[in-house]
Amino acid sequence: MYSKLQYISQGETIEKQLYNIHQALDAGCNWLQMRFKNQTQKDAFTLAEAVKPLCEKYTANFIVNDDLHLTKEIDADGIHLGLTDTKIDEARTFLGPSKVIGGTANTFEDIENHVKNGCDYIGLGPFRFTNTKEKLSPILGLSGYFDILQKLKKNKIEIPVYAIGGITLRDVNPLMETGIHGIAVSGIITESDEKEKLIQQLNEKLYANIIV
Ligand SMILES: Cc1ncc(COP(=O)(O)OP(=O)(O)O)c(N)n1
Ligand SMILES: Cc1nc(C(=O)O)sc1CCOP(=O)(O)O
Ligand SMILES: [Mg+2]
Repeated sequence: MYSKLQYISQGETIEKQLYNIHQALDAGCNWLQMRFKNQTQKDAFTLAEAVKPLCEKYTANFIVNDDLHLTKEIDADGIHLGLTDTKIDEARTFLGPSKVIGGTANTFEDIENHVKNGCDYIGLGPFRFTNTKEKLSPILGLSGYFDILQKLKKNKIEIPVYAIGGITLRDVNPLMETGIHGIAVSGIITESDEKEKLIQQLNEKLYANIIV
């Protein structure tokens, strides 16, 4: 089963990305989505080539945002695709059954479609406004998650759902109570001066009800 915490990388240069990724891995993140927007293919490849062995060293899962060809070329563990990116079923055909494919959703119907098309996990958001992403879908808030997760249960649709968008430590408990599997975060980890402590606190809350 996937970790309950996914870190989505930030940084406008290869150096800043690498620094942020290294810090997050060092502080205990074991699932990374490399999100390097509006870059040349060459720079994205250069970054991915450096991130892959780093993730191997930290035994972290490494998925790529948006770029299907880069995912295959670099042999990453998978990809995250949005509602206007490559379709999930096309990505599945291209990448094969062993790669992890995540899909963005904002509604119950988005999730239904993703499941039909062979998606492995859902990034459901935004929870609240965030500056990290432009052109946000309608904000869901806690009630949005509650309604969608109830509908999934009623329709016996089982897929790990990750909340995303402006999430802070204090949001984790109420979000987990809606039935989500975990969270995907960017800003709180990138900006934290105490990353190890924060990640530990996030994981304590995310895994609080798991009996080992
Ligand atoms: C886990 C997760 N959920 C949602 C997104 C957003 O994907 P997308 O809508 O394609 O937006 P960009 O991230 O590509 O700007 C995500 N990346 N990860
Ligand atoms: C990449 C992304 N996708 C979103 C969506 O709603 O689909 S919100 C978002 C940004 C997540 O970063 P932060 O934790 O800094 O808000
Ligand atoms: Mg995308």
